[in-house]
Amino acid sequence: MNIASVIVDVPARQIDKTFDYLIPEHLLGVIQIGMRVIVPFGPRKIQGFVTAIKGESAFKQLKKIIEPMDLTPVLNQDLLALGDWLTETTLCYKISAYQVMLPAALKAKYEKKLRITKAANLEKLFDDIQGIFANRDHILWQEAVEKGFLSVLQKEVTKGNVEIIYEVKERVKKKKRKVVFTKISRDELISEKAGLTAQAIKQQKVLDFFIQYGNEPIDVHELLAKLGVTSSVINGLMKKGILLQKEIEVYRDPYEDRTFTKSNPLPLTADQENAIKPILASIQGHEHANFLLYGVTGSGKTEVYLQSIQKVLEKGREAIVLVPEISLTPQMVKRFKGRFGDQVAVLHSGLSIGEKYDEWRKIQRQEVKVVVGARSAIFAPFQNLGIIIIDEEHETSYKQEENPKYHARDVAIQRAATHRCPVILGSATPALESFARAQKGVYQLLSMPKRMNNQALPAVKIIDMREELREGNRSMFSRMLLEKIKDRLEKKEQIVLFLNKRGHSSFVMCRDCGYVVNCPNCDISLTYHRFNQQMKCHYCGYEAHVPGHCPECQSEHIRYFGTGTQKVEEELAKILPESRVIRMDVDTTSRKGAHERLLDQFQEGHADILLGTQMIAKGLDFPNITLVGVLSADTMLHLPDFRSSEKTFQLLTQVSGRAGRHELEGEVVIQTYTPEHYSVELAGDQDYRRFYEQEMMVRKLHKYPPFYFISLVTVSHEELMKAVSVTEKITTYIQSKLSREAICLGPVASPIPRINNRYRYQCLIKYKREPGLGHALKKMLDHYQQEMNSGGLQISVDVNPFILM
Ligand SMILES: Nc1ncnc2c1ncn2[C@@H]1O[C@H](COP(=O)(O)OP(=O)(O)OP(=O)(O)O)[C@@H](O)[C@H]1O
Ligand SMILES: [Zn+2]
Ligand SMILES: [Zn+2]
Repeated sequence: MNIASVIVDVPARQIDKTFDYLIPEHLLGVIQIGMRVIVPFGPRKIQGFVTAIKGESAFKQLKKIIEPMDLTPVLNQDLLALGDWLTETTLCYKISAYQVMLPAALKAKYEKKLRITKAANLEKLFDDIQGIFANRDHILWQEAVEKGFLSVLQKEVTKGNVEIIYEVKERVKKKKRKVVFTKISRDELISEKAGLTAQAIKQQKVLDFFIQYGNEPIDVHELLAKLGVTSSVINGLMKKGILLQKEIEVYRDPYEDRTFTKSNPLPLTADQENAIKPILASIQGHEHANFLLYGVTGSGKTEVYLQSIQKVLEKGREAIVLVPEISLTPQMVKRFKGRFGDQVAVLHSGLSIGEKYDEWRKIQRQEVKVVVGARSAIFAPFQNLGIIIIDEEHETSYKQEENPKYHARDVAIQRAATHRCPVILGSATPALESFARAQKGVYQLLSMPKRMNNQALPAVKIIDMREELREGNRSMFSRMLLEKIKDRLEKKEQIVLFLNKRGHSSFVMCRDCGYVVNCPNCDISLTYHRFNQQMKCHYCGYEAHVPGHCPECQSEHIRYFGTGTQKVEEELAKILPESRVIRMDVDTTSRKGAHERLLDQFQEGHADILLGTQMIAKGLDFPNITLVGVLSADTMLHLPDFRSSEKTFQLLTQVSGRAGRHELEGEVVIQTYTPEHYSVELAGDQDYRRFYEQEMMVRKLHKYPPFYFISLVTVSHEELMKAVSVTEKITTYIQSKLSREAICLGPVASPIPRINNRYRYQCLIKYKREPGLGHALKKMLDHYQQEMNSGGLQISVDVNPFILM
């Protein structure tokens, strides 16, 4: 058994198969299946994954493995098999399928070291180990390779005396921010102020601020925003020596070492009891089953998850819980850590590369039993899975948009089948596909139609904003919403205001001629960022300053348009100056811990209004929220996406669900320009079933999922004609390989027809059952491989696209 089959790290169709390598004598026994190795490939040395070890090869003259990259397998048998399945179902390269399952620390070239673990008993360690380390606490991997220590060290790794660590130099640079402060005393400030000319009103304003505020440094941008002054005012005061400025480092991890209050299982309600019974039965019987837990907002789905997991742990097995990245809030984490303590690992994008690796290792070494994480946590290297839970299963973020273009729901079902365990898909607004499957009995439907303690769902009012305009109200708040906000402020109850950011970014437009500033490389408008007066392209990264004059008509009335959260905040400050507002959007939550800090502040009652984007739509469970306002319900309806109605309905229902979850009753005001649209109307009624039926009719009519499957081929090239002609050939070819029932729509320009100076065309395939499709797509990709490798042509295939852009 001295031959290893290796998948090499060269993404190309022709080599997406294993190559045989000889295991050199000194590495026999060291090299194992699921490890990464360095092998010669042509003139180069590259990485690969060992997928099998065998005694014979059909090839003669095998090259030798150069060295291993791991001392314990990074992929277990289950994950290797899952890699094959991913390759088959998403048409990706095997190497990408394996790579996607590993934490980032293992993907890049980080310095690798071996060190003696804390747990190791030094006295008992053999002399040769002591000799290798020679009083050092670590040695470099390269040294171990060169001196032939690997096989000895591997044994110690297995025993837990030695471990591999990665010296991860964080790619993200340390974040700094500018602060201003003053060193002069309050009295001096007062006399400085007296010395200012009467014209220097803004400088006076700044001095007033510091007279009140004292000597603490304050963030420059925060100060400017607070006082509504420009940086030239600050600079003026700096020249006078009154203010000073410096850069300080942003503290990255303020929430380390926190403890969580222990929570105990709650006695279940009848609904919860009915829902959990079949799940527990499937855990008990060690059987695979897929459940759709359809429970309205606030029905107590999380408690069902928690008690199911408890059963799994009692059986000595492990649990994966997926939650969408934006609802992976500290509040959410608390609920799991509170119940299961140290047995829980958390994987989310807020962690550094090093921290993620640490969490992953805890899973691999079976030091934890539960992982809570975003999409990629579905690949957690557990060996003995007892349950997989996907919360908010309708969320589109469960689909990965890069290769491998997998959907976590499909992966979950695949893994659960292997491990013979249940999958729970939970949502108050299941994806249409999922609910249809539940209707057909493919998933088992578990319903929780009532809120906890029979709390009523909040009453929803839909406001026609066109009507408001007709009656002379030009503000972004309808009269009713404003009235209700005032009412809650008086009653000291809390308010959530929701602004849908997606498809609604602010752009820069000339009010005289209507000119919109577009990206010069992409056919899309630039997004305005108030922060630094820049406009940015979200597709290619192009940046520019907001022009002072319209390039078309020279008018000076060119400025940003659309409603951002900042603009709403400003408006609130104007019309309700006494209200205390917390704004939550990408800008205010980019710092680590900011998310939690803001939510805590809100929960502790330091603000009346929580104003935010998508990130506040989910998971919030605060008793004092009695009013939810949706500022513009329909911004998403007009996206070129067949799921836009569904997404609108889901979002409105989820946001509404934040109100009145406890004793106090809740109310919701939805402002819209299309009140007659069924997704708005039925979200107002909170009627999922009727929405489902209506939307199913639309999907059937237009031949979309769940009635048809769709696959999308996108072709891009710098030359327009080339993009069109290749797409045309592909469309014809694919059509010829499919039955007459299948529909191939192409070549059609993509909704964003040009990105980064590349023209984009697509072919959309709609079909019911086409066993030959996968093969045809692969052949097509093979055919264009050469042209793709040489860089000019790009073809991407998505067999279950969620973004049709
Ligand atoms: N059996 C129970 N007894 C008492 N309180 C419960 C019980 N189950 C859940 N709760 C409480 O009810 C509230 C709502 O539950 P939870 O947040 O789990 O609902 P959910 O269905 O996940 O809602 P959403 O979909 O809106 O997030 C929580 O405060 C939770 O602690
Ligand atoms: Zn103009
Ligand atoms: Zn661009």
